[in-house]
Amino acid sequence: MAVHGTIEELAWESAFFGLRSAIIRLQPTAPALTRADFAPWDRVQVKLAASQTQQLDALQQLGFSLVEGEIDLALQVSAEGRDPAASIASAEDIPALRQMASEIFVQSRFRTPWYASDDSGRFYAQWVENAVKGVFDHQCLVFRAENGGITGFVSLRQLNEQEARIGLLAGRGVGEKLMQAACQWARQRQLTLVRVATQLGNTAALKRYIQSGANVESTALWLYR
Ligand SMILES: CC(=O)SCCNC(=O)CCNC(=O)[C@H](O)C(C)(C)COP(=O)(O)OP(=O)(O)OC[C@H]1O[C@@H](n2cnc3c(N)ncnc32)[C@H](O)[C@@H]1OP(=O)(O)O
Ligand SMILES: Cc1cn([C@H]2C[C@H](O)[C@@H](COP(=O)(O)OP(=O)(O)O[C@H]3O[C@H](C)[C@H](N)[C@H](O)[C@H]3O)O2)c(=O)[nH]c1=O
Repeated sequence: MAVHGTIEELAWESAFFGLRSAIIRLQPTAPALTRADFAPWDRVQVKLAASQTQQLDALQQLGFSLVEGEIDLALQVSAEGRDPAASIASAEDIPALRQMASEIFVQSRFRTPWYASDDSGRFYAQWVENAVKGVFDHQCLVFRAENGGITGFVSLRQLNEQEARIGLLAGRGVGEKLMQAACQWARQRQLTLVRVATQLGNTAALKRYIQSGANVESTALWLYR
């Protein structure tokens, strides 16, 4: 079986990781891809529906390796719900948020040997900093301990007039409040659905999302070459 698709540069990743990076957009009507198409790139990624097992075999024959699994979930936002009174993170929170984000996301597709050992931590630190600044994600909400230290954070992006997506969410023991805060953020914007994704192996996050009312929408595999 052939792999049909187009190759698109990932400009942000290329600059951030210092690797010429591209992604295959699978498309049955596009030409069949060959090894020569991948040669100009340091890293070629593809995200495949987990059910596409024949494409999985074909990609492996083209030299791709399975890197990570991902689960996408969605949560309906009720018209009324608990407001856990999260705070909006400000610029002064960035150093603490960067530190927390660089350490807490232990599962990542930006892992060795595909990326340098500090790339994953650096990536999530940049993601949360950007969220505080309203870049990529639109806002970052935090909970604080009595001493002012951050106990948890969640970054959010409005996708369209109905939906929001959680970017990053972290805080051991604070998961329920973080999900309530995400729903409240969506509710305040009259949004009705919150989307969230996590790694296949992240059982603590999966349990949290499902206990908070989310349902599985799709499953996918990341392969790299
Ligand atoms: C959209 C995304 O960002 S997906 C990534 C989600 N975030 C992370 O993975 C960051 C690390 N994890 C966390 O911050 C939190 O565990 C959350 C937000 C996922 C869930 O929070 P909560 O629902 O409050 O659950 P809690 O943190 O208590 O974890 C549940 C159990 O899993 C365990 N656990 C959580 N993460 C890990 C981990 N990385 N390794 C081992 N055990 C873990 C906890 O110790 C806890 O065990 P216990 O019940 O025996 O005490
Ligand atoms: C910060 C930032 C990022 N980007 C780009 C870089 C990547 O191409 C994408 C983000 O990719 P994504 O597949 O979402 O990355 P992860 O696999 O790490 O994310 C999953 O796991 C996380 C822990 C988290 N749960 C997340 O929600 C999941 O999707 O965006 C960019 O263009 N600009 C930026 O500022």
